[in-house]
Amino acid sequence: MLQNPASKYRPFVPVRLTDRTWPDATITKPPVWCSVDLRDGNQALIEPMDIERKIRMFEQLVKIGFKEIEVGFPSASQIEFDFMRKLIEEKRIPDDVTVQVLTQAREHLIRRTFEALEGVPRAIVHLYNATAPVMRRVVLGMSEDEIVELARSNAQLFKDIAADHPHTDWTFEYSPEMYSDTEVEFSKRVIDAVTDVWQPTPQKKCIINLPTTVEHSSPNIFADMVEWTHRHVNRRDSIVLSVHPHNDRGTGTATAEMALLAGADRLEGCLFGNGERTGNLDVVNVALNMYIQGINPGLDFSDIDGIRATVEYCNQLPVHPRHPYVGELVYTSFSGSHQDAIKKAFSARQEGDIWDMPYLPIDPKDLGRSYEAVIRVNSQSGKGGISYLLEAEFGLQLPRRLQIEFSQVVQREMDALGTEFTANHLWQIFRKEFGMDVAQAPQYRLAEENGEVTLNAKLHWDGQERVLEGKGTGPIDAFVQALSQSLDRSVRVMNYSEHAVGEGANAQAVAYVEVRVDDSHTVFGVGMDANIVSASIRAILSGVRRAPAVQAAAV
Ligand SMILES: CC(=O)SCCNC(=O)CCNC(=O)[C@H](O)C(C)(C)COP(=O)(O)OP(=O)(O)OC[C@H]1O[C@@H](n2cnc3c(N)ncnc32)[C@H](O)[C@@H]1OP(=O)(O)O
Ligand SMILES: CC(C)C(=O)C(=O)O
Repeated sequence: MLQNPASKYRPFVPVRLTDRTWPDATITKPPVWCSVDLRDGNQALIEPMDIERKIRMFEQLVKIGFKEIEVGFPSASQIEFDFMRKLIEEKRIPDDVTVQVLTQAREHLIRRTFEALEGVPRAIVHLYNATAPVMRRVVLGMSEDEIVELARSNAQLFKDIAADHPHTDWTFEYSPEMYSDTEVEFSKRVIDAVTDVWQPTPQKKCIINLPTTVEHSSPNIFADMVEWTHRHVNRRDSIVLSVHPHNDRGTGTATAEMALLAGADRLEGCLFGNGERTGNLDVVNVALNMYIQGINPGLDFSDIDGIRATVEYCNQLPVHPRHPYVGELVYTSFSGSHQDAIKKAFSARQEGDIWDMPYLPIDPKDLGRSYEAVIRVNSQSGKGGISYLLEAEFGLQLPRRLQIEFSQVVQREMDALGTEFTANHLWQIFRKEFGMDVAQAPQYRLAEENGEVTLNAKLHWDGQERVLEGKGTGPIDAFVQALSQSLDRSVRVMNYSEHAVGEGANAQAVAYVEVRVDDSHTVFGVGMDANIVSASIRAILSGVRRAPAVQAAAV
């Protein structure tokens, strides 16, 4: 890279707009959406879509709810032409959808475009020519006057050809290509020349589309340009002002949102931001940004994974795992403190509450994503995520101190393996750690007399069968007495809790006990059984068995 980039790159010259109003505006309603997946998106693919893929994409766009869809550039290739014909001849265009096609301002391409549209009930025909200084000078070799005349004469050609096809409801669209790099005064000159020809009215508007063909400036500068154009073009009340952002600086979404604040009525973009170079505006992103502000965007992304699958199939390009709203990982927290906050917020949340969830700007359920995927556990995770998964998947409500103790066990396994752990992994570790797979339910008998419980039990311990007897105020107390005597150790239960897991015939009790053996640290034991007393006895045995190892690890 250069030490002095200014020797090669120049800063963008901002518009002089001292009374801008857009910073105080807010977005209160959705724009007119236009998908350009089948045109700008398609022209940017390594392998452009075949007809079958184009149909799949078209049907997906209709299903999402787009009412304006740019379906191609019919003069560019036979496949583009044929696709347009297929939609028309097979009557595949729903009554509430208008197809749009693009053409350069060149006569033979325009004629071919209208030929492709023969018989269409409604269509937006989109004309463009470059207006930016570098394009005027280097590519087209035309003066400003010649560019204005190029736009004007081809706008006239549109009007003439359309007049010969009165059975179609035509809407005209014009784009000064590279508007983002064109002097605003010159863009106005060209736009006014075009609308002079088309003579749109408030009843029959034309579309003027302002592309950031390449993002040259920060979004606030583009917003100033849009507001300037919005305030200065002739016939504003007869124009649908559209923007077509690209994403070269990574600010396509901000550009679109600020353009809406600055007066734009319509947005062109692609699903998940496909398109030339760094892509077009990601319409899903903007629509869902509105949704989480409480605005219905009028586009339906309830099955966002299904939409992603279609888009990946048609474009033959993957969507990044961290892509906003749709990426595989965007509803997943690995960090322990994030997991802890999400777990607490889910527990505190009541049905019908306003969504107020730390680290989750949208309810994944609204997009057809599930809560199970919200939290995953790796070496960055803490007790929150681990206990969330055990509760969500296996119904365990671990006491807080047990959460801490068990997270240390998991952390040691993580450090050894270095991989992500699923809920099933955690469950296996949990069962092993607490000896839940060992068939250690003792056989026992209980008798009660004068408020005192006597427990007789048989137990396998360290390869021996032991016969136990103890008395106490209840079964747990009696078992602890019996065990203490048999092992010749002091066993005390410091804390006890239990709850049910599952329902009906499959219901199980799960007991958590915190025991102290002799003067060791307290240690947790867990037991599960259909019978509550058996679950408690299993839990005590689990804790006593774990005590030496836990004690050794603590030293
Ligand atoms: C920013 C955008 O995304 S705009 C949309 C771009 N989309 C596409 O390009 C779709 C795919 N494109 C194509 O299939 C082809 O480029 C076509 C069919 C449109 C044109 O093909 P060709 O006529 O072979 O031209 P090609 O693309 O190679 O070059 C462009 C030529 O058109 C000229 N040109 C471009 N726009 C205009 C215009 N409005 N008026 C006159 N000439 C123009 C260029 O100066 C260049 O001329 P040159 O060959 O004399 O130097
Ligand atoms: C033709 C226009 C709308 C375009 O695709 C662009 O400038 O990016």
